[in-house]
Amino acid sequence: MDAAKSSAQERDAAGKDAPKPGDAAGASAPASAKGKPRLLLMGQRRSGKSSISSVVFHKLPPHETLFLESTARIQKDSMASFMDFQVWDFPGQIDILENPDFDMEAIFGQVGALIWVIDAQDDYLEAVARLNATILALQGNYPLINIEVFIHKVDGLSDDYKLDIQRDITIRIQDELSDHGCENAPVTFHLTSIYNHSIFEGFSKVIQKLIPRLGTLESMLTNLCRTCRFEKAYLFDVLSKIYIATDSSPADMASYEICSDYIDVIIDITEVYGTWHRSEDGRKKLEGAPWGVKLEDQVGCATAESCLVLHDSRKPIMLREVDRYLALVAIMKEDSYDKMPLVNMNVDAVVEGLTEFFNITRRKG
Ligand SMILES: Nc1nc2c(ncn2[C@@H]2O[C@H](COP(=O)(O)OP(=O)(O)OP(=O)(O)O)[C@@H](O)[C@H]2O)c(=O)[nH]1
Repeated sequence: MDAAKSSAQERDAAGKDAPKPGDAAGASAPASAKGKPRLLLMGQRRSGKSSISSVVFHKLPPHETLFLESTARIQKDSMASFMDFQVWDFPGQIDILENPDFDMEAIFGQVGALIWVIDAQDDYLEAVARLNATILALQGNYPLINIEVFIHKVDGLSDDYKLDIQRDITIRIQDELSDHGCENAPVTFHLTSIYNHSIFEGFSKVIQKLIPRLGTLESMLTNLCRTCRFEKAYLFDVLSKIYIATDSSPADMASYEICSDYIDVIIDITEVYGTWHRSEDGRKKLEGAPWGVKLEDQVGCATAESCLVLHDSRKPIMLREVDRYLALVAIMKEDSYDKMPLVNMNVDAVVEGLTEFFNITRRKG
């Protein structure tokens, strides 16, 4: 975890490509960014694009986004993560379709996903109209770009109202697209807010679509859950707390929140205490009954691992670092703590498999 945290700091210091003069017109990618999947954040002014990027990728507390200034030029962020990708934050006042100076190939040529942010607390008709025009313009040359619509700022809205808005926006977009003979555009909708985990959930879904052979990762986690009797397992990108994959059991926000908060706790503890040495007494106690096994043989790995039991549900949660960016976090069933050596063995095998998976997919990418 140390490595992960320090790389977060490095990324904050060095990863942010300072906007250069002419960015808004040329929008060319720096040479180092070539080949990295790109996420474009677009939408109306004040819809929340910079806030989303700052909260998810730079750990800005949500209430501090109140003081963010309006973006004047395209902000390009390179994320050093399990999959090196870029996030481009477009100023709301720029309409790329109306500005012939934009090099469309430079912007959309390598796009992984276009995230269109709509402020659900404001009148959204203009935002929807601009989105429709953008999708139609892209369909000709870039039909494969995933369009992810974040219906944003849904905090404070009732569940019924949220669903009404989502339905209304979906129908307006689908109707317009089918009027233009474009029924199968890859458009997906997410209800998001920076004030809860929904924004991380939304980004997780966006990133998952960019992972080649995601199904293999999911099967690994599903098998792990079956063999170790875990309730739920997530593979997290530690820095952003986006989950890369989960097992096939139904996802629920509560388990995601617990696992993601657990990562925060571990990172904070690691920051404060760093590595530490056990006292001889502590070691003897842990190696004595009922285990009777040397500590080295009880722990699953030499790097970061942690396990705690939730007080109210009495379910253990375990965390295991996979590499400097990724961690496996799982919620166990109440009785699975008794079988820790077996659990560790299976987790070891999965961590090995995951490492190999990413070695192969990175090489191919
Ligand atoms: N209630 C609520 N407010 C939000 C949310 N996300 C962003 N905001 C607020 O929306 C305002 C505008 O946010 P920005 O991130 O600056 O918007 P932007 O889309 O980057 O704006 P431009 O740079 O002008 O294009 C800020 O005051 C944020 O605090 C959210 O999820 N819920």
